[in-house]
Amino acid sequence: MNSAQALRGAARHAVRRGSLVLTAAFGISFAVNLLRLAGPLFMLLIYDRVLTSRSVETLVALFGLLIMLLCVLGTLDYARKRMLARFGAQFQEQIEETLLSHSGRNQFFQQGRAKPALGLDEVDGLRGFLHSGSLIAVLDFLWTPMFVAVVFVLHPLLGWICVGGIGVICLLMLIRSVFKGGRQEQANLARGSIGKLKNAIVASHQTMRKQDMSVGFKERWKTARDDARDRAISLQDWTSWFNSISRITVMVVRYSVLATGAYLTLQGELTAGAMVAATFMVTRVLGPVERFVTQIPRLIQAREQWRSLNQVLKTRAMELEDAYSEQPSTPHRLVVDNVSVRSPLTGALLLRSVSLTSTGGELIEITGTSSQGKTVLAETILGMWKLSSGSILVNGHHTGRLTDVEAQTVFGYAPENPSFLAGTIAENISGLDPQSNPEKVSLAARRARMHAAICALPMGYNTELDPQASCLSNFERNQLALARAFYKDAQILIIDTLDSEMLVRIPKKLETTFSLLRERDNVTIIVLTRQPLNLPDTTRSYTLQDGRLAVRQTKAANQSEKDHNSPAIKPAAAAKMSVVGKDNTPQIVRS
Ligand SMILES: Nc1ncnc2c1ncn2[C@@H]1O[C@H](COP(=O)(O)OP(=O)(O)OP(=O)(O)O)[C@@H](O)[C@H]1O
Repeated sequence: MNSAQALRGAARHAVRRGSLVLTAAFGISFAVNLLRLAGPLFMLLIYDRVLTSRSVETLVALFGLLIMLLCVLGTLDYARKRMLARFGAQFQEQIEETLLSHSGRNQFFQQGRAKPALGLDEVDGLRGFLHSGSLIAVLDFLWTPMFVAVVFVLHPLLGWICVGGIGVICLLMLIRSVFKGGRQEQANLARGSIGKLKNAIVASHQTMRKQDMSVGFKERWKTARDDARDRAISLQDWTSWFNSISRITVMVVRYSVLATGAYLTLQGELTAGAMVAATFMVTRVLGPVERFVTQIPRLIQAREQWRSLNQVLKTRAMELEDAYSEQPSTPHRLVVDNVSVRSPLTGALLLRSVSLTSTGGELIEITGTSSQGKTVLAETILGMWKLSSGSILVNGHHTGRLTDVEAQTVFGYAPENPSFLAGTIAENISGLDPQSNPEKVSLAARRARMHAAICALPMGYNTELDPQASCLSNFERNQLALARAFYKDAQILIIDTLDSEMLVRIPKKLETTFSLLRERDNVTIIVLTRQPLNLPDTTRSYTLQDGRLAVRQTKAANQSEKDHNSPAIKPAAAAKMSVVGKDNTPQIVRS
């Protein structure tokens, strides 16, 4: 079975693997509900046999039997809860493993969504459904007709009262669910805005402190808190009201059965034992019905979660199947083919028909003043932006579809404004690499010329950083970001807006590192900058203006163009370089 097939059937397969447990839970539920008849039966026998025969032996024997049955009932009830909890955990573990091992980076960290969205929430919700009382309520409800039938056997009139009671309870619960929906949603939204404010203060507490925003924040917090509280109270009032009504309804039905039973006993149509047993039985019927109807919204939610999970799995499977349209045998390390990207805010084009090809071992400089699209281009190559048109292949595979494991070995990225993990310097450089070792971490730091500065810190590589690395200078933050990018032994290294200060302070070291990576490791280095850096060894230079990429006319570029047009050029070199024009943009492209 290939990966795509494995994904398609993953959820069903996980349920099928636990089908034995589910069948056992269903069977045990039957036994549990059957054993619940022991109580009413005991009452019936006490009134109709023990009291009439005045037999203490019968009473003791019946009581002993009842206690035994109740012990079995308790054990079975506990056993089915444990079984379902383990089934839920097993289901979650299995699906999570499938999702995580087959997920593309873009599914794991979706653009514009704070939480990793990939089906993990759905799996967690489904585990909760299996684990909590919801499934048990369903299983108990399935056996309710058995109790109703017993009441009908005792007397049809009592049976009809019982059915009437079920109808009223269902109606009440349905009204509650329908009208509760909106209130619940509003309460969730209000609770959500409190959560957002909490996240905002965690993520931006430095900014709030430095800019004295706490006054405004307190106001917002108070408003949000008041709103959340009022909505929670309104929801609580509403549910309590219905809970009280349904409790009263259960009591009314039970006493109606008792009164009718008493009347039938007076008429000689029923024994006293049957009257008491029927009263008891009605509670057994209405309880599971009430629990089941309360769980209906949860059932609907679980069904939605199941659908959405299958959709996630199907989409990923389709992407994997579509991978056949990729070109794994391509000689190019990176192919940016006629790529356009639109702003999610305005819809305007941020990148316009950009094409760029690299076979590896190159240093490509892209220069552009502010807001021309350098960062967008870098992030697009990394697969973080949705393409309006064109495609980006890395080693023949669509960049946005690389799994996180694949991407880890492909890209090294030093962003313009680096942010960090709340963790040690070593963890930040290694990017939480499970196979990290101190030598590799310090080599990366040495390459970024940061080793000495880190060692000078009292805790060295174990110095704890916050996400802004506020204990470091801006220059050091950029060095650390560079070290993090070097650590990965990536095939494509993208350095966004290389700090010119860095080149002034550590030029030779960086140049040596770049040459080493390029020549020995065949790495493609893309440097995005505001001003031309004129690094020696630069293979190609481009300008990026208003999202358009064009060859920058430098001496080297002119020379290479001349070489290219020269008849004396070696055939192999001529095959390596060509000039293509896309969207009227002349570009030198390695083929
Ligand atoms: N996440 C985003 N959503 C919408 N528009 C964006 C986003 N990021 C960038 N842009 C827009 O894309 C354009 C290019 O931004 P980009 O950050 O790529 O510029 P840049 O060339 O890197 O500039 P600088 O050198 O100042 O960092 C800008 O007009 C910016 O407003």
